[in-house]
Amino acid sequence: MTAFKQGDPTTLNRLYGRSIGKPLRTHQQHLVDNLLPQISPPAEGPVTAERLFGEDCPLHFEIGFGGGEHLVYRADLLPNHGFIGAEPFLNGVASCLSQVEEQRLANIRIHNGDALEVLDRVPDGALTMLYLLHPDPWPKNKHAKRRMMNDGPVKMFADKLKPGGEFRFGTDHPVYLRHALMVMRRHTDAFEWVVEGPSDWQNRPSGWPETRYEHKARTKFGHEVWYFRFRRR
Ligand SMILES: C[S@@+](CC[C@H](N)C(=O)[O-])C[C@H]1O[C@@H](n2cnc3c(N)ncnc32)[C@H](O)[C@@H]1O
Repeated sequence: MTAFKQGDPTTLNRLYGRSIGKPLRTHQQHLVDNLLPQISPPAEGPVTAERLFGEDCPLHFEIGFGGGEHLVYRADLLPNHGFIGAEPFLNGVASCLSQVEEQRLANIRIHNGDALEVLDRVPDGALTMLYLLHPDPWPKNKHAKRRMMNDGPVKMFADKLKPGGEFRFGTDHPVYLRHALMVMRRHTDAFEWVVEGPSDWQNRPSGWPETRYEHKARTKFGHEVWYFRFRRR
């Protein structure tokens, strides 16, 4: 994750965590070499629906999509919406590219790198939805500034979402949960927590599929998972 530095509106411009794992299979490498450049957002300038998809459409952004299960599910569900996913871990990107190819999804753009670099270039008020699912927890206090949920990024999330737009956040990590809610309490001027009672954060909302990461958290580690929806005021 990138870290927030006081006085820096976005990030330290530094990635933490791994960006490559085991070697890619031949076809995955082919997709990274050929499909990825075709569906990457432009390296410079504004990141708009018109530039990415050739027309105005509701824009969604997923930060750290892992293997892309959620991104692909959402894009398939909403074919007339445009989806941008950012993920620095190349093996995750390769897995997402395979799904994009198999399902012939024309409404996904993928950035292999830091989400905040691309999000920063999305015009203010342009996003309909923003997703942050199971961000790296950085559980030690001394690493708290590396967490994606910090005042700088959250301020940027607020800027990029349109009024009525939604920020979805999920975690299975109790330390991150407490930290995230503390941060969000500082941004109640921008975000309204869409909640009526505990079942709202204990049960997965419809249209929010389980990722492989989440499945493992539940079944292998016995973790609870918490779901949050925040509406941009
Ligand atoms: C615990 S995984 C969760 C993956 C996925 N969201 C899921 O729920 O399955 C956290 C992901 O965030 C990614 N990540 C870390 N820093 C990031 C950054 N600055 N921008 C985008 N993604 C980042 C990691 O590479 C990793 O894939």
